[in-house]
Amino acid sequence: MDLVERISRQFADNIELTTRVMHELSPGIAHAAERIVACLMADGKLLACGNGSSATDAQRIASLLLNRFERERPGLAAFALTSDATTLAAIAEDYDFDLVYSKQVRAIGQPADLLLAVSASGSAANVVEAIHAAHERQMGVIALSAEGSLIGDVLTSDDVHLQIADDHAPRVRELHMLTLHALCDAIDCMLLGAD
Ligand SMILES: O=C(CO)[C@@H](O)[C@H](O)[C@H](O)[C@H](O)COP(=O)(O)O
Repeated sequence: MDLVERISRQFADNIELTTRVMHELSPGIAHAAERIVACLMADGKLLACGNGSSATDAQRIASLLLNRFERERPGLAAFALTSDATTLAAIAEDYDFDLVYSKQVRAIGQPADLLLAVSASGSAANVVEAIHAAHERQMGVIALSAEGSLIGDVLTSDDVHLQIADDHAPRVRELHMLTLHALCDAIDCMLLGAD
């Protein structure tokens, strides 16, 4: 296979996975959007976390909600727990890297809030700890994960699990980004009406 064929296969794999998961994922994304809008309308906030590319996802949805997605609207209360290097380094140094998100959730999480937990492997220890902390604070959780995810084991029936039925990390990450964009579009549709 030459390089162009190899690259084309990546696009084809993405199309195959997107087509395969869109019907099973869309109702869960709609439910997650309803939960986020209900949270925001009740003066709650969305706290988002993840590592590496999943930290980028957490920061991206926080930014799209707090600033804007495609349409003008007031900023929404969303915050990424991944952005404060001083706090992350202090918690990792003084305690453990597994606690970098859970310590923040315990400090600022309220029962009206939601945690958005992102992990392409579905097994990030600090994300699992953040989910435990959110439950302690009586917060709901929306989790983005993948096939074989350990995160599913720590979620409750009140949480929303958006699990990509695949374990190839690059494709899972692409589907996570699409899921977040679909979430933002659904949230804006609920707040502003269909455009
Ligand atoms: O993006 C890549 C590799 O493609 C890495 O930076 C990756 O994001 C890191 O290994 C993360 O720690 C993965 O975390 P997770 O999403 O699997 O929980």
